Amino acid sequence: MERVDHLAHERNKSEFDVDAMKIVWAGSPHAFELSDRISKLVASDPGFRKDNRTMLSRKDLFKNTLRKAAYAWKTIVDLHLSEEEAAKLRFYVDEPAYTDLHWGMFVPAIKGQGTDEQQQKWLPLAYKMQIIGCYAQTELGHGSNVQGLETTATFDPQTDEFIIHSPTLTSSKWWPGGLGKVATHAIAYARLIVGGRDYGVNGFIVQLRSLEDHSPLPGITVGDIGMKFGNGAYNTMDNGVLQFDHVRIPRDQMLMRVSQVTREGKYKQSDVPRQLVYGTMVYVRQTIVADASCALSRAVCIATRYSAVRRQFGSQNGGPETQVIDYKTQQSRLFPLLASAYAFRFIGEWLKWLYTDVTQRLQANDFSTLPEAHACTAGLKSLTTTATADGIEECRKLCGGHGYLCSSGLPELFAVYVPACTYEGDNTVLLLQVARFLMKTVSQLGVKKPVGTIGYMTRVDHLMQCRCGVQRAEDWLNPSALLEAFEARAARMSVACAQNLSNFDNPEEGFAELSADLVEAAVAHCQLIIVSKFIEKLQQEIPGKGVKQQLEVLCNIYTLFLLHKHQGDFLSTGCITPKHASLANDQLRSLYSQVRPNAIALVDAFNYTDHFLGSILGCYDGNVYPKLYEAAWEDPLNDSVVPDGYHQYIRPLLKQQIRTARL
Ligand SMILES: CC/C=C\C/C=C\C/C=C\C/C=C\CCCCC(=O)SCCNC(=O)CCNC(=O)[C@H](O)C(C)(C)COP(=O)(O)OP(=O)(O)OC[C@H]1O[C@@H](n2cnc3c(N)ncnc32)[C@H](O)[C@@H]1OP(=O)(O)O
Ligand SMILES: Cc1cc2nc3c(=O)[nH]c(=O)nc-3n(C[C@H](O)[C@H](O)[C@H](O)COP(=O)(O)OP(=O)(O)OC[C@H]3O[C@@H](n4cnc5c(N)ncnc54)[C@H](O)[C@@H]3O)c2cc1C
Repeated sequence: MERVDHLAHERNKSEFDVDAMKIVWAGSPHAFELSDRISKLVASDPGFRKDNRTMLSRKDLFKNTLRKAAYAWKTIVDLHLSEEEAAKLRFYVDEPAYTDLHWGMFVPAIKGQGTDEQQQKWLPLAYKMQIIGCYAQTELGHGSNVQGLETTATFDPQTDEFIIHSPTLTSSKWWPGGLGKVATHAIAYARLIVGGRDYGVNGFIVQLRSLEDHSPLPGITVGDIGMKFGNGAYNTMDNGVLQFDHVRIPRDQMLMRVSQVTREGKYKQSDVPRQLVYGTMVYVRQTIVADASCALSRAVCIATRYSAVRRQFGSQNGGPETQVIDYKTQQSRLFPLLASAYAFRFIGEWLKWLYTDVTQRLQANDFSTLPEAHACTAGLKSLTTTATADGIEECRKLCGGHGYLCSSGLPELFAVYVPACTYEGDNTVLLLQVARFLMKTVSQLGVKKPVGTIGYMTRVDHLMQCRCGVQRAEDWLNPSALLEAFEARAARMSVACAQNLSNFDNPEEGFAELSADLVEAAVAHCQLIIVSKFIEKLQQEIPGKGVKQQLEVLCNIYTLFLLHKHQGDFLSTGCITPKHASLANDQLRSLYSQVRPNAIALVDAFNYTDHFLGSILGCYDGNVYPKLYEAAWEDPLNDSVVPDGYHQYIRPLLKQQIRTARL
């Protein structure tokens, strides 16, 4: 039967070259080809089916995840996929699994914190999956406060071993993904104790389970921590609990890039900053930022397509009702999210560049950009994950009642995504790190020249007193006007915090007292980074008919939407007047009208298969209603017309009501 495209009329309206935009979204023609090929491969293979996840019991769900992970590995090996292709395949399989932590944290931790010899020994085993690793840092009692971890690694010079021990209940490792049921090895973070002295937290490679029968090794108690938020969702992951009872490991299983313990029991610190022990977190925060655009664009694709299909009210002379996407309120909720998805895509690309740059510098013993890289990864991880989690939930609401159905894909997407606001650093804790960086920068003005993302602070005198030059709504389309408003707001908020801090005798007390304001200053700084990198992106040549124009519209929507949402900041710091705010809002409305005819094409440019989207509401052809109707009948509750439990619980009730009525 011929497939009808219910969204064809929308696609015909678009004013730009969608194929060219697909390449911009993917990052390059090569990245597009790879993504397109691998996503289709996964979508066409029934072994990767995922539409039954929310109906399975935890045990069945987990076993199914194990099957899929093994099947994915077999596919990777059989097809001789490259590392890049394999990573894409795991991405499109779209099921959180122990492999995320193995490839995403265990391998990077060895690469970043292991010596050359340690890498040569452990990486080949990990690459072939002859060992499976997890990242065991967080404990029952401490997650955010890494320096507060209690697990100990005490050097025994007699045997040349470390004794890994959990001295208290609160020192039990708690949360590591893959730990609960699968990992054979962990990078366990523990306090390094040498000669009775505590040298702080370091990573150790510890074998947890037998490579023969998977049973825990002596001294290891390990299991899963239990069900998490949502059906299906992150419950495919075996987040685990782990206790060590005086577990002995050879000395050379301490990750020794940052500091070493010699055979004689001497502690030595390398020439690199101690903070490199936290290096894996910096790496993963960067990948989480890149991932935010994927999750948000998925939700936006679903909500945009459905908003074009859904009609409600407004019929004229018996004609069709209004598509809900034509309501200005729908547009003002949806289009900023569409623009955010693009903004996050570009900031993810830029952050990857920054991370590569800092890694190369570290290899050449240049540590100068590490504080900025830490502040950027921490702050952008916080900002993008918060906006994405909130955005997915907004997309669910944008889809009305049907958005609440699991078959919309949105509840599961939200449940899987929302812990990103907590893992890899609680978002508030991370913004406080950015605030520390900002306060240090302000306190050193005149002594140390701010560079990179904080470079705008060199113009602090101007930014503290400049006046917005916007006179007409269109003036807000000028990138310099936008940039200056955002720079002035960020600078003024940071300087105000620094001035307030100077009123405290004890700076730490002051920091704690003013922490809510400091978080707002950090948000302003991070939003400025995203805005400025989006604007920079548009200064490059971008091929394809109308592509650049569409991106300019999206950039302006993203920026003016932030200005509108945070207008309290802009007004109270005197960066703009109420008149400027009102003109910005006028401009925003006009931009929504410009994006409207292109909305469907802009989400098509994500190039998501129906399999990956996993949503009836977001399906490419927009044929939503028959699919929803059919899916309802697939629910196990509809296996029988009369439900199980009728005779036990419904019939007696009905009979009793009849007797009561006769009385
Ligand atoms: C479904 C999955 C979807 C998408 C993901 C995609 C791919 C990712 C792949 C796999 C991931 C999958 C699932 C996620 C798994 C999540 C795993 C985890 O959660 S692991 C545990 C993470 N834990 C944390 O993040 C803990 C947060 N806490 C900290 O980082 C630190 O404790 C702290 C808050 C930074 C404080 O540390 P500390 O007390 O030591 O620091 P100070 O504030 O005193 O600072 C001292 C000094 O150090 C600087 N600094 C701190 N951190 C760093 C750093 N990382 N790098 C560089 N420098 C750092 C700080 O700025 C201070 O500098 P100074 O002021 O002295 O100049
Ligand atoms: C799904 C999931 C997967 C995870 N995977 C792993 C893993 O693989 N490996 C691993 O080691 N860990 C993992 N974690 C743990 C995760 O990294 C921690 O939960 C996270 O770092 C937050 O720490 P916490 O739980 O101690 O939160 P807490 O710090 O206890 O946060 C509680 C509240 O206190 C606030 N707060 C804390 N400190 C401050 C402060 N200084 N100032 C102001 N407010 C503060 C926070 O903002 C938050 O509101 C995972 C967690 C989740 C949810």
